[in-house]
Amino acid sequence: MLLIKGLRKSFKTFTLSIDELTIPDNTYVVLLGPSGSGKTTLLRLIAGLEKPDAGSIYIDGRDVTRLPVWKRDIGIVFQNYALYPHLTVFDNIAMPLKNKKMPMAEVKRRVVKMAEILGIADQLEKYPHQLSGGQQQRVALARALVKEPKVLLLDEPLSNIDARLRLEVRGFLKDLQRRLGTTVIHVTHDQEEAMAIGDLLVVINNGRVEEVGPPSQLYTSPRSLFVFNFLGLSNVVPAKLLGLGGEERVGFRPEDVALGNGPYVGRVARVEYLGAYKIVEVEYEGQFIKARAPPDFNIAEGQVVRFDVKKDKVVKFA
Ligand SMILES: Nc1ncnc2c1ncn2[C@@H]1O[C@H](COP(=O)(O)OP(=O)(O)OP(=O)(O)O)[C@@H](O)[C@H]1O
Repeated sequence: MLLIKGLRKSFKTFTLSIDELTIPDNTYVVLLGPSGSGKTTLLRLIAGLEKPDAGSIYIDGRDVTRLPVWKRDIGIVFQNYALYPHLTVFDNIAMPLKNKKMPMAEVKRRVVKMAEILGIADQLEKYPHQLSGGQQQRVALARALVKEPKVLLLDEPLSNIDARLRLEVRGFLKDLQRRLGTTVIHVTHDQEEAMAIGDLLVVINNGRVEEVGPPSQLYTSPRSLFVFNFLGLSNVVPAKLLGLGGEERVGFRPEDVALGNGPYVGRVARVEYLGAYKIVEVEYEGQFIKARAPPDFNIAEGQVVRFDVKKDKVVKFA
């Protein structure tokens, strides 16, 4: 439903270059990548806030490349929410509809309905500064969704919310997407957030799409070494180190390393206690291998330890 073809955008020292990217209907998509990789630039190009040097963007088969923001059937929520401070919550949400010269009765009906969905129907008379951060975010979401756009763009929507609330808002965003059936494109550099919320992850690296896939696929069997390293803790060693043939490198996750038994013997270099589990770093043949162990696993730095690696979980990289 969203198709990007041959898209190019250059700044002085950076080029975004997307050969082809297809985003299906009714999907929660997360654009994930390190700081400066081009996520926000891609979002701004989709929104029409930035003009591409080349390429096209289609929404539902319609070429929107040269359309202004307000004609693209897109809702946007910026990181800072960008609410109008001198307008009430009602008027903030109503703004996109008033711009369309919609009759007032219809505006009212739609604003109230959207405010109810977002749980802010009792806040409509207030001004933005009278709201909490989470409430302001809901107003920004309501304003973006009131026109019932085909695509909702969210730029780091959870970054201004404290860690404890974040989990709740994450679930809320996902439920909202399911309920409205909108395609959401959510930008973040947080891999845990991306995996938790995304149906589909688009990993961006240095201005290019590195890999696209559902979280479980990209976590367990990515094609890209960059993606393997970016999504969670990882071990990457020469295949020979594990006695496997070939010149390639292999990757495996700490949870696929079993401590206590096995053909390899190493020395514990470091133990990190993380509450729910321990991460144990074992030095083996000059490499440091991370293993995940139960929190009460009895092990100390300097100790010699046997270990094994689940070979069926190993991913090969050229
Ligand atoms: N208007 C601009 N003029 C010049 N350079 C720009 C402009 N906008 C972005 N850039 C550069 O493009 C690169 C990508 O920036 P972008 O904001 O898209 O990255 P990002 O992946 O969203 O990063 P972050 O996670 O830090 O927000 C950066 O090197 C940035 O400095």
